[in-house]
Order: sequence, then structure tokens, then C-alpha cells
Amino acid sequence: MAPTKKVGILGATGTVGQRFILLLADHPVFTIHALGASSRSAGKAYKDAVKWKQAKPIPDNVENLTVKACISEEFKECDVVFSGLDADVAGDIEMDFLKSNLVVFSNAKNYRRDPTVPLIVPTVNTNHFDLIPYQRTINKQTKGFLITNANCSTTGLVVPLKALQDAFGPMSHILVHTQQAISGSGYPGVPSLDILDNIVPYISGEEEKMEWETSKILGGSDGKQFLPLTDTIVSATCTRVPVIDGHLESVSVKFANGCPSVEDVYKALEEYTSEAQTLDCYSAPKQAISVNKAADRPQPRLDRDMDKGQTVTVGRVRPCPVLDIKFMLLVHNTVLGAAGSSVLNAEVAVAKGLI
Ligand SMILES: NC(=O)C1=CN([C@@H]2O[C@H](COP(=O)(O)OP(=O)(O)OC[C@H]3O[C@@H](n4cnc5c(N)ncnc54)[C@H](OP(=O)(O)O)[C@@H]3O)[C@@H](O)[C@H]2O)C=CC1
Ligand SMILES: N[C@@H](CC(=O)OP(=O)(O)O)C(=O)O
Repeated sequence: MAPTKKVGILGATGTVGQRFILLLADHPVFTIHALGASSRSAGKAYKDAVKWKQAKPIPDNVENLTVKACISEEFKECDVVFSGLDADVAGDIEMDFLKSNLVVFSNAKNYRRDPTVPLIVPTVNTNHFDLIPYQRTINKQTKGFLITNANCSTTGLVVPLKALQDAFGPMSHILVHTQQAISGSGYPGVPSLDILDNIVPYISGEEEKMEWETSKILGGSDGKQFLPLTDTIVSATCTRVPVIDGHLESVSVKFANGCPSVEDVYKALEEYTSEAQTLDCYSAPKQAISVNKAADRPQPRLDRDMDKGQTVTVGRVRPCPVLDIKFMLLVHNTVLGAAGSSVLNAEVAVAKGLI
């Protein structure tokens, strides 16, 4: 068996960091080697630094690790560094790590728009790893590179859209309305007096991110640059609802080349397979899309943990009287929508020989 890769986790005490720890605790390829967080946590044992909010306990091999400052020197032995850092600090820290020839998989928004940084949803566009040799050339790196994963709501959206794009060609119009879980805003996140018995019809910056990230992810790449979609209009409305985990999204699409039938849409969703699955990666879901035809599904509480939280559940496919087809989807926002994407992206990078 190949030796395992040593991994570091930045932002290890946060909501996404805790997910990283659970996903990596007994991983066959990656071994947790170093944990980083702010100066509030550095120097403490992990169990004393973290406000652990997961149903499973802190893994035994992690609870007594000493949390380090997020300085590249402290992580130089790591083959892979996962970042769940607060976006206010992620930009400088991740750049320091990249310049130190480290491999970084980031959840933060800071570099998603960078024309040299792939924005990868692992069950959608792992072909964008093709840009890594070029990124290494321009950064003069032999080993290091930087990959970002997408906003959690964008992640859920692009998986079924990719299946529809592959089957029926380009989409000219996409309307999406999200109902997002509170874990998406970290801890302590939205005040309880704002969210209990309520829905907040605004999440700062979220709609813009969904609109442009979708076109970068579903667009192409020529090995040196991304070719975002130019003929697809995306309009997003994002809301916060009193659910702990799992973003529910209502989507309507219009196709450039005519409207497929509901049956054909279901078939395309059911048959969709991504490269991460064909590479047999450990964290890849059996199905990138789980179709549920029950009239009242998907639902956050019932569907978010499907296939380890790495699958997107789609249901309620029906004709749209305004556009062509509409449906509902559910994505686990802190698994596939965050840490799970990074881990699966890293597994794909190992399979492609990039790490
Ligand atoms: N939650 C979600 O569903 C998603 C989140 N993301 C992104 O992932 C990132 C993390 O989000 P989330 O886990 O929710 O955030 P949290 O607020 O829960 O955690 C933030 C982490 O960053 C650390 N941190 C804060 N300031 C510093 C600093 N100055 N130096 C080093 N470390 C610091 C914190 O350490 P300490 O405990 O010591 O303060 C903590 O570990 C964000 O960029 C977010 O936008 C992306 C997709 C989905
Ligand atoms: N804004 C998302 C979570 C998040 O942090 O997204 P991003 O990484 O795009 O800032 C949510 O509230 O559910």
C-alpha cells in the first residue's frame, strides 16, 4: 500500500475545520499531521481550543494535538494543506503557503475569481486541474499549487446543471432560489433571535457569488485560461432559514436548444457520472446525483447525509411554465458544500499524480 500523505488543516477549530477533522480522522490516503487556527487557539491542545459542535466526538488521534499558528514554516512537512480559514485572513495566509511551495485546497472565497486558480467542484469540473502545470510555471513552483472549492450553494447547483448541460447542451437562463442552513454562517453565526421563527431574505455577497461562480465552473479551460460561459444568464435569490445543515434550492432552467421532457431530464440526472467516481476516489459518492421522485423530497433533515453528504439529491422535476424545466435540490453545505469538496478534490489530485 502507498504511504499516506501528511495533511495540515488551517482554521481547524471552525465549522468547516471540524468537518475536515471528521472526514480525515481515519482516511486511507491522508493522515492529519498539523492543525492551525488563530492566536486565540495556537499553543492549546485541540480539545481545549475548539468549541466542538459535531455529533461524533473529537477523534482520539486529534484531541491532544497542539494547535499551531497559521505560518507556512509550521506546515512544511505537509503534503497537502486544507484551509477552512475565515475569509478575512485566508488571502494572505494561503498566499504565504503557496509561495512556500505547499499544496493548498481552500474553502475561502478570496482566490475563486483568480484567472490562474481553478474553482473545482469535484463531481463537476476536475478537468480544470489541467491548469495546474501552468499555475506552477507562473508561480515558479515545483510542487505547490492552489485550488479553491466553490460557495456551498453554487456547489449544489452546478452538479445537476452539469448533468443537464452534458445531456441537452447549453442553458440560456438559470433562476435559483436558496433556503440556506445556519451552519453556512459559521459559529456562532446568525443570532438565534434573528433566525428562530423566521426567514432572513438576504445573505451578503451570496447571490453574486452564485451567479459568477456557476459560469466559471461550467465553462471550459484550454490549459492556460478558463473560458467561462458567456451565453448563460444566472439569477440567484438567497435566504437563510432555521435549519442546521443542508441548503435547499429551487431551480428553473431554459435550454438554448429546446426543452427536454421530464423523463429525459430524470434519465440524464440518474445516468450522470463524474471523473471523481471513475477514478474510484475514497470520498466519491456512488452517485453524484441521487434522484428522489417522492412528491415532498428532497428535505434537509432526511436527505443531507445521503452517501456521506457527498451527493446532491434532486427531486420534483417538472415543466416550468416560464422557462423550460424546474426542480428542487439539496446539498450538505459543510460536506460537499465545503470540507468534503476539498477532500475529494485532493483525492482526485493524488489520482492524477499532482501530489
Ligand atoms: N460554513 C460553510 O458552510 C462554508 C464555509 N465556507 C468558507 O470556509 C471558511 C471557514 O468557514 P467557517 O468554518 O464557517 O468559519 P468559522 O468562523 O467557524 O471558523 C473560522 C476559522 O478561522 C480561524 N481564524 C480566524 N481568524 C484567524 C486568524 N487571524 N488567523 C488564523 N486563523 C484564524 C478560526 O480560528 P479560532 O477558532 O482560533 O478563532 C477558525 O478556525 C470561510 O472562508 C467560509 O466562507 C465555504 C463554504 C461553506
Ligand atoms: N455564505 C455561505 C457559506 C460561505 O461561507 O460561503 P463562501 O465561502 O462563498 O463565503 C452560507 O452562508 O451558507
